[in-house]
Amino acid sequence: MAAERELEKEQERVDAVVQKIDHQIRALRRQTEAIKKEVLEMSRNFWDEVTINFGDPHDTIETLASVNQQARVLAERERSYRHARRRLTTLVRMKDSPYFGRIDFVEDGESKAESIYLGIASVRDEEGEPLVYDWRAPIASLYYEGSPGPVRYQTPAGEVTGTLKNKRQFVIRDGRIRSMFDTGITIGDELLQEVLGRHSDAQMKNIVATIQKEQNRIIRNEGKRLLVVSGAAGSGKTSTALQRVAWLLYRYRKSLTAEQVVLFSPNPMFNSYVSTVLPGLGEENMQQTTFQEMLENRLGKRFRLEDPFDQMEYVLKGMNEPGYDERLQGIRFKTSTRFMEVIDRYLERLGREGLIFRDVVFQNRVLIPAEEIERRFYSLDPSRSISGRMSRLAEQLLDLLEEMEEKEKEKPWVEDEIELLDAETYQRAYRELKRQPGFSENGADDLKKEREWLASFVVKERFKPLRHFIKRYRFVDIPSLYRRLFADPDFVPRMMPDIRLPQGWKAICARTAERLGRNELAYEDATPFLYLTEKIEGFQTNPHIRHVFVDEAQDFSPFQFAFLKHLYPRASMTVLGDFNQAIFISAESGFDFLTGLFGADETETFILTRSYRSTRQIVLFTRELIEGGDQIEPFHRDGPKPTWTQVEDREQLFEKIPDRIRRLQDAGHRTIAIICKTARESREAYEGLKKRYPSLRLIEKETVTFEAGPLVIPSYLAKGLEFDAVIVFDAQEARYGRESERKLFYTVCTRAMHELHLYCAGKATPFLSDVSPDLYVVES
Ligand SMILES: Nc1ncnc2c1ncn2[C@@H]1O[C@H](COP(=O)(O)OP(=O)(O)OP(=O)(O)O)[C@@H](O)[C@H]1O
Repeated sequence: MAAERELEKEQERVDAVVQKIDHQIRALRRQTEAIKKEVLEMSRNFWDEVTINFGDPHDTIETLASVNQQARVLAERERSYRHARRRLTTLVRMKDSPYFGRIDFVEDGESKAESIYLGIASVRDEEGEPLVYDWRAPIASLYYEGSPGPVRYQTPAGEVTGTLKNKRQFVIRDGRIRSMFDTGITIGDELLQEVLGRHSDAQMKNIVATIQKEQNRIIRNEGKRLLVVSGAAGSGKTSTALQRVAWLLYRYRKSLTAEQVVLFSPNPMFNSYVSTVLPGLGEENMQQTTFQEMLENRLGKRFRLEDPFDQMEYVLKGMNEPGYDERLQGIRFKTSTRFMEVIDRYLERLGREGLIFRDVVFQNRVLIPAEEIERRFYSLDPSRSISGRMSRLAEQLLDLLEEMEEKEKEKPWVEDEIELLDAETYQRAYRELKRQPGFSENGADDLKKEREWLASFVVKERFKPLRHFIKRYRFVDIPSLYRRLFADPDFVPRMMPDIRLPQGWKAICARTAERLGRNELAYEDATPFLYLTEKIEGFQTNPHIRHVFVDEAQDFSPFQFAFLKHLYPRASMTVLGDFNQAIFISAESGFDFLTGLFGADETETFILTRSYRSTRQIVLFTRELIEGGDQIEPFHRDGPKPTWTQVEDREQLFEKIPDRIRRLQDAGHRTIAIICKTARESREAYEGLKKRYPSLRLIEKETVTFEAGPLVIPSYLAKGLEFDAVIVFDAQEARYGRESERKLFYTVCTRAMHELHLYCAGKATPFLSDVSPDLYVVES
C-alpha cells in the first residue's frame, strides 16, 4: 500500500515536471523561430548593414571592420540558434523521460534530506529551482558511486560531506513511470538487466542511467595528462569514452568546445555507429577521425598509401607468400619506438650532412641546382633545427627566384607567349596600366609599360609552380631520404652500432626499398615516413585540440602514439583498449609502454573486467579462448549457450546459415552478423548466401554506415561493434589455427550480445578444444 502511494506521489511529480518541460518547450520553440527569422533577415540584409567605402586605406580598414563586426553578430546569432535547437531536442526527449534516478541526501549541517532527481540535462522551474539535475553535476557521483550512509563528493569548490539516505531508479516512458525501485550499493542490476537484454540497433546508445561505479571513475577522472583504460571485450570502454567526452564538455563548458576534442576510431563505419551518443545527450559531436584519414590528409598524393585493412588482409592471408615472415618482422620493428630512435638519430646526422635536395628546374633548364641548395642549407646556423633552417632556406630560394624572374623577362620565349595571350589578359593589362600615374593613353612609353606588364604577367604565371615547389619544400627529396635507410642494409647499423635489428633485416630492407621505388608506402612505413617529413618540414601541430581519445588502442603502435603526442602538443589523452583483441602486428603486448609517453606521474591506469555486452553463457565461452580469461566477469544476464555446427563443405554452410538467420529474426534479433575472417572470404560467403537470403548486405572497408538487418562482415571491420547475434562463418583450423589468430577469433566471438553460433566446414579450430564442452551445444 505504502509502495503504491509512493508510486502515485512520484507519478504526480513526473506529471508536474513534464508539464513544466512542455511549457519550456513551447517558449523555446517561439524563441528559436524568432532567432531563425532574425538570422535569415540578417543574412539577407548583410550588405545593407555595413558601410562600404574603399576610397583610401583608412576607409578600407573601416569597411573591413564593419564587415567583420556584422559577420561576428551573425555568427553569434547562429550559435545561439544552434544552442537553442539542441536544448529543444533535449527537452523534447526529457518530456518523454524527464529523469532516471533520485538520491536523498542530507548535507552535514543540514537537518532535512534533499531529493535530487537526475536526468540527461538540468531543468529548472520559473524561480530557478532545480527540478532535474544534470547527470554530470558533481552531486550525481553519489548516485553512481555512493551507497546509503555517510558519503562525500568532490566539487570544483571542494569536498562536500553528508549522508545518503536513499537511491531510487526509474524507468519512465511517455511520461509514465514503468518501473521504480530503490537500490543499494550498485545501481540497478534490474535496470541494467533490462537495458542489456534489449535488441540492439545500428547506433550506440548512451548509458547515463546505468553507469557503473568503475566506469564513473573513468568518466569523471581529472588531473592526469594520460588516462589508460584497459578493459575486457564489452566492458564499456567505448561507452565510457563517449560519456567522458560529454562530462568533459560539461565540466569545462567555459573553456572547452566539442571541436577541441578528437576521437580516433578503428574505421569509418564505427564513426557512424557512435555518432549519435553525444547529440542524444544534448551535446555537439566531437571530431571523429581514423589514423588512416589523418595520414592521407597529411601525406597527400605523394604515394600509393596502403591502408591498415590491406595490411591486415596480407597478414591474414599471405602466410604462403615469399617474404611473409620478414614483412611481419618489419612491421614489428617499424612500429616500435626503437625505429623512432633510428629516425631521430638519422635526423641528427641530417642536421650536419646528407640531406638530399632536388634541382629547381624550369623549362628543362636547371635554375637552382641541388648542390647550390645544399650549400646554402649547410651554411645556415647549425644550432637551429632542420625545420627552422628549411624555412629560412625556402625564403632565400624564393628571393633567388624573384631575381631570376626579373632576368627571365628578357628571354625570347616570353615574347612568343605574349603574342599568344588572349584578349581578356590584354584588357586586364590595359586596365591595370590605366590606374598607374603617368599613363597617357597613346604614348610610346605606355606601350613599353604594357610590354613590361605582360612580360611580368607571363613569367609570374609560369613561375607559379616553382614558387609552389619551394613553398611546399619539394626541393627536399624526403622519399629518397627515407629510402636511404633501407637501400643499403648496413646504413642503419653503421649509424647506430648498438641497435638491435630484426633477424631478416636484409630482406626487410630489400623489400622496403623496392616498394618505395614503386612509389608505394606500406602502412607500417607511413607513420615513420610522416614523422621524418614533419621533422624536416616543421611539425604541423594542432594546438587547438585539448583532448584526444583513442579507441581500440591495442591496434595503435607505440610509434603512432608518439606521433599523436607530437601532433597534439596541448592535449590530454584518454586511451582505451584490450590487448586480447590486438589483431594488428605490434611490438607490444600491453599498455606499459604508454607510461613513457608522459611519464608515470602524469599517467593513470584503470582496468575494467566486467563484461556487459554478452550474455553470461557467451562470456563463459569466449573467456576460455584466451589466456587469463578467468579474470573476466560476466554480468548475470542469461541466454542460450553458443552452438557449434560441423558441416561437410561450403555448400552446406550456404544452406544452413540462411535457415539460422530466419530463426534468429523470428526470435526478434535485429542486427545479425555473419563474420568472416577476411574481405575475400566475406565476398565469397555473401555470394553463396545471398542466393538463399537475397536481402543480405556485404560490409566492405568503404562502407560508412551501419544498419540493422543481416550482414556479412570481415573480422577486422567488426571491431568495436556489436550485434544481437553473431554467426561465425567458418571456424576451421585453416582460418583460425595459428596462435596469432587466437585474438582475432576471440574478437569475432565477443561481438555477440544474445546469441553466438559457430559453423565449420573443415577441421575445427584448435581454440575450441580450450573451451569446456559443457559451455556450448553441438548441433547438426
Ligand atoms: N553501464 C552500462 N550500462 C548499460 N550498458 C552498458 C554499460 N556499460 C556497457 N554497456 C553496454 O555494453 C556494450 C558494450 O559496451 P562497449 O561497446 O562500450 O564496450 P567495449 O569495452 O568498448 O567493447 P569492445 O572492446 O569489445 O569493443 C554496449 O552495448 C554498451 O551499451
